[in-house]
Amino acid sequence: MTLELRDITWRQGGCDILHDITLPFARGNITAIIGPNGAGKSSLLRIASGLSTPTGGRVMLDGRSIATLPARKLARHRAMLTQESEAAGQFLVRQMVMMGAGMAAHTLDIVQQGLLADALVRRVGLEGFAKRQMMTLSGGERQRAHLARVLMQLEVAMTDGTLPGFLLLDEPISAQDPAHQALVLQLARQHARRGGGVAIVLHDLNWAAACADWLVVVHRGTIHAQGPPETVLTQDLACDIFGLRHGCVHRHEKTARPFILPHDNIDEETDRCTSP
Ligand SMILES: Nc1ncnc2c1ncn2[C@@H]1O[C@H](COP(=O)(O)OP(=O)(O)OP(=O)(O)O)[C@@H](O)[C@H]1O
Repeated sequence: MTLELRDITWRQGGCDILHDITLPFARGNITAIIGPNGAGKSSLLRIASGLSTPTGGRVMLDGRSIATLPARKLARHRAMLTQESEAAGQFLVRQMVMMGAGMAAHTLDIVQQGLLADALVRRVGLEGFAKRQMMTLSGGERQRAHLARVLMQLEVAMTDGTLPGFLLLDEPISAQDPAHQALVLQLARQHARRGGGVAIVLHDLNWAAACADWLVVVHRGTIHAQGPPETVLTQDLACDIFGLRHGCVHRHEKTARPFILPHDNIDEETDRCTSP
């Protein structure tokens, strides 16, 4: 029961943006994808979701190529939160969330959809915002409204007994304060506990190590390392791949998960104006 990238390459503008990517996402797990700017994380997620078509290789959903699935059927089994979700400013939050239901084939009537949308608006911490126009929300509120829309897409499919699908989240906490970062990751964990799969692109290495069952490092278009966070997030990785020359990897005293305290001196003259 997986969503799996098999031997993926993706070529654009004469360059291999992704190459040699074989990666299964398991149901019940959170896979966190980390890597420097431009490494290929979003491209990988877009290919996993079917939003981009690979140049080589296949994406398989429970053993079947997603290229053979009709859009509304595929939408029952995977939903993606992109970084650049449109503002759709004139819509109310509730309308925006209900649009998620329109993506996937389902049997709910409009009243049932409304009840589900209201519940999701509350789950993402937007109680009281249902009748606000999207354009009036703050960046973090808007990001969570889009998260509710994406959750709605999978929830409507689950109402007829379909297994929870794959939730693909591209930097879903980039606009969130610390408490809402935790909320978003808790929602991801809840989805995994119910049996869904989660793949999540994160820049925050500490949240990635804290939330992931499986950590994948993408570097220069390919998978540099993968495994449990304890084995992947090392001092060498922090230095060699992320350029944190003076960062220090510690272990959380309760969870034993690794975390990094970056100690680079920002007053220091640097020759690192670009990604390492
Ligand atoms: N359609 C495209 N045409 C040409 N190049 C592209 C295209 N899409 C992405 N790229 C390039 O592919 C590389 C990987 O992009 P991608 O968005 O996947 O990186 P990322 O790891 O998600 O980066 P970031 O952390 O900055 O969001 C980048 O160098 C980007 O400029």
